[in-house]
This record gives sequence, C-alpha cells and structure tokens, in this order.
Amino acid sequence: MDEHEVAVLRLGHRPGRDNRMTTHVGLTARALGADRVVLAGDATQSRATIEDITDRFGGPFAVEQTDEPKRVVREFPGRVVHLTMYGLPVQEVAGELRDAHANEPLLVVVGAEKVSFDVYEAADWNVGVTNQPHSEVAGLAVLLDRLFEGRELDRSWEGADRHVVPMATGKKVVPADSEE
Ligand SMILES: C[S@@+](CC[C@H](N)C(=O)[O-])C[C@H]1O[C@@H](n2cnc3c(N)ncnc32)[C@H](O)[C@@H]1O
Repeated sequence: MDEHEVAVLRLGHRPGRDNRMTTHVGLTARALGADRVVLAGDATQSRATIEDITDRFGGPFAVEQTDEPKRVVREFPGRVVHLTMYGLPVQEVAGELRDAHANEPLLVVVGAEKVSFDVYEAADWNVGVTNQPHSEVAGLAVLLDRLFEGRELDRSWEGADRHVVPMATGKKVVPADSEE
C-alpha cells in the first residue's frame, strides 16, 4: 500500500484446527493494507481461500508459503515486529514503527501456538495489543490500523471482478466495471 512493503508472517499451522485462523490472518492482512502474507508450508487450503478472495475482490496481495519461517525472519530486508501479549504497548511504539516504515519494509510476525524465544530475540520490536491474551487476528488488525493511521480503510483495489456498494441496510454487489 505504501512505498515500502508490509509483510505478515504467520508462524505455525495445525492443519484442520488452525485452518480458519490462518485464513483469517491472511484475509485481515490483505483487507487492512499489508502487501503479502507468508504461511506455513502445510497451510495450502488457507492459501487457496485467500487467493480466491484476492481474485474476486482485488489486490494487489501476495500469498506465499514457507517451510523455513525463521529463515524468513532472519533474511527479511527490513525491520521485524513480533506481536505478543508480553510485548511493549502498541500505543507506545506505534510512532517508532511508522518512522521505521517510512524508510524500510516491515515484517509483522504472529503466532499460532507457543512461539519460541528466539523469535522474541530476533524481533526489532515485541509489541502487545494490550497485555491480555487474545487473538493473532485482532492483534494484527489493531497493529496495521495504528501503523497506517486509518489510511488502509480508504485504499483502492485493482483487478477485482466485483465490488460491494456500501448500504445502510441490505447487500449489493456489482461487477467491477459497473458505474455504481
Ligand atoms: C492465541 S495466541 C497464542 C497462545 C498460545 N497459547 C501461547 O501460549 O503462546 C496466538 C498469537 O496471537 C497473538 N496475540 C495474542 N494476544 C496478543 C496480544 N495481547 N497482543 C499482541 N498479539 C497477541 C500473538 O502473535 C500470539 O502468538
């Protein structure tokens, strides 16, 4: 969405149990302004769903898979933000994150099950969205909104075959080339 990319890395995936959550990490990353998501190698079903939504509702947004998530962190050409309930409050570090992102790409890392300590050490920032346990989807949404300061809500989409016409009541979806 901006000059420097924001990538999201979803650490871990338990096929079956995590399918919806992994899919929702990807859909939230896409909807709220990230440029790409990297999923675990066995999250193929989630990848297919996220790509299908991108094909229908637009992009650009990329979905990748890796069997070496720690390598993705190690070799990322920018700064790394790890979302964890044990981290520094998002409201205190958001300014620093925005300053960093003005100059280089950001990788936002979210977990599934327990995250090993080397990820905490590899991160440039460990950030908490409150210090209460909740969800990687909720944490990611708040982080992206603080990072983009709401600009992501007004972004435009390319290559969609349809779009939603916002309505006070009811549902309206029209072909992307429609005047509405
Ligand atoms: C459901 S939690 C992991 C819970 C797991 N039982 C554990 O012990 O690690 C999954 C992910 O959600 C994110 N998360 C949960 N609470 C958070 C918070 N308060 N702030 C930021 N991220 C959070 C973290 O990325 C975490 O790895």
